[in-house]
Amino acid sequence: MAAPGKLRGLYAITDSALLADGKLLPYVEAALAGGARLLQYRDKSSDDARRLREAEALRTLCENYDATLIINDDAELAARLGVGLHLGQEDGSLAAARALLGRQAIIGGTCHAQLALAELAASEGASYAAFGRFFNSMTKPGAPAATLDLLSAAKARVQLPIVAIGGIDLHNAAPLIEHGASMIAVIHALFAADSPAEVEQRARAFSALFESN
Ligand SMILES: Cc1ncc(COP(=O)(O)OP(=O)(O)O)c(N)n1
Ligand SMILES: Cc1nc(C(=O)O)sc1CCOP(=O)(O)O
Ligand SMILES: [Mg+2]
Repeated sequence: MAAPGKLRGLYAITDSALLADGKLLPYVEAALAGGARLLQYRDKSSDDARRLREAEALRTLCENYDATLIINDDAELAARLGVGLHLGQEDGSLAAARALLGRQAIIGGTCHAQLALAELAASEGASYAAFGRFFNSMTKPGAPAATLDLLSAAKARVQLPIVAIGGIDLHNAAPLIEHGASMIAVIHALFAADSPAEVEQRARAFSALFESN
């Protein structure tokens, strides 16, 4: 099981378009320097060699900052690297992933806006439940919408740390934490930046929201 404290704070997620042209490693390092606790490698391409290379480099960066690497969608890659995994509803079984990756791995599940999915995820061995999208998302505009009330209900009913995702930025994040999110997962408002310094500044500001809540 994940150590307490690992599953609280900023959860940075990579984006192949925003982090093209050599930006992946410097921008991710800036997010980690700014306090991101989890980093998800989200790359939808089928270039397995590049995906392995990039994921290995991200694992090293995460180790340097005592953060946790999570692979999106790909249980085999997560097993090969000995890191965590995030699975959506169409991405395979959480229970099978738990059996493959072992007790210590952080494994998250997408629960959209449905408490029942989070209860199922908990029963299948997930480490966290992700709800979203909370706001209009540049990255995934079609995702089903979730509300603050859902977060409060999840906090009361679901025995897992809660991740909030979808259109989160520095202006709208605080209420999500106040309503029970222990992590906020961010792509665009973190990585659509002009420089690593800007990413680090944003990551620090997101991380600071957890100190006052
Ligand atoms: C933390 C977190 N929450 C939700 C998702 C979305 O997962 P999924 O529904 O499988 O969609 P894709 O990201 O695979 O397009 C996520 N990746 N991370
Ligand atoms: C990958 C993803 N999943 C979502 C869901 O609701 O399940 S929203 C989303 C995109 C998150 O990126 P941004 O911070 O740019 O909105
Ligand atoms: Mg998925």
